[in-house]
Amino acid sequence: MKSSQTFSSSSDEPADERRVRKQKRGRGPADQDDRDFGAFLLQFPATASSTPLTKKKRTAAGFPPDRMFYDRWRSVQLAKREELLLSQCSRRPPSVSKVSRLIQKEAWTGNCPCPEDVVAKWRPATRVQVESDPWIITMIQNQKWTGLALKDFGTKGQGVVATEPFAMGSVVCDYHGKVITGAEGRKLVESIKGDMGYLFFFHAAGRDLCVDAETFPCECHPTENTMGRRINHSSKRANLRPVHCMMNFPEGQRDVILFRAKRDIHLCEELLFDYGVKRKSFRGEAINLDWLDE
Ligand SMILES: C[S@@+](CC[C@H](N)C(=O)[O-])C[C@H]1O[C@@H](n2cnc3c(N)ncnc32)[C@H](O)[C@@H]1O
Repeated sequence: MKSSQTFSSSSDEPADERRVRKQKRGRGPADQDDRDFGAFLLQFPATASSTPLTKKKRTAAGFPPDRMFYDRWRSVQLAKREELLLSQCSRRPPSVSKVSRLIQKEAWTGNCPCPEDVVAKWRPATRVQVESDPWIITMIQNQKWTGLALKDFGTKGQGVVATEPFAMGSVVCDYHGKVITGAEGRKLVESIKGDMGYLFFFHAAGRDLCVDAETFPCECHPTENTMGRRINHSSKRANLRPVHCMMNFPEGQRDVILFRAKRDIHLCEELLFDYGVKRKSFRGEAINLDWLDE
């Protein structure tokens, strides 16, 4: 065993298993085990795609013939595999069948995560994760957000409904349009003739900005009926929260307004967010703005 070498202990092993193992064995030997297991991992990195270790290889490298390190190695790999699967589901929790499909695609021969466990481990992505998430970036680029449909709501005009449930924290879609300055946006407001307004004003890092979804279709998606601009207002029943992100596109950073689910959203529910505008600041007094109180 390569106990004369100094290695940092493995931080990859799931914390629960590590704690239980330490409790079982007492401090001294467990710390030594950690150092040895660190050496084991350096020799045999446990990645999602690494192939299982044979006993022959383990012993030839000077490690004990029993299964202890091998079992720990497998649990590190399992955690990495779960992480890999979850990284492909950052927008919202996957279904068990989706995880099963992803596992099949990987063609792992053993040490496969249990799809139900992966689904249970899903957590909403942090803002930093979202800002660099390749799946979310692709959906902003192609405007092919799934789980959404347009519906006619009579006097409200069109609106967006969920055709699949969204768990709290899921990324639902973006408010798509060209980002212009607040001053340019306010100028555009003056030119709006109809009842509907499609400008989203926001402040980010001291900048006064506006997403122009009034200019429709946008230059980048001339044939797409982009969804975000169709989401209606409610101050009392809002189920979406707009969040400003600096998305890391391949060509550089861009301001994006993303909608995240404020709570679990059910099938067929209308998506709504609080426009956060006062009657006075909206547009003139000629139009009926009672709906802003809804
Ligand atoms: C961003 S658009 C939303 C989509 C719009 N309903 C459509 O058909 O394209 C904003 C406009 O929708 C209408 N609207 C949004 N929420 C409403 C509500 N709760 N009640 C009535 N009208 C609403 C207002 O005319 C508002 O200016």
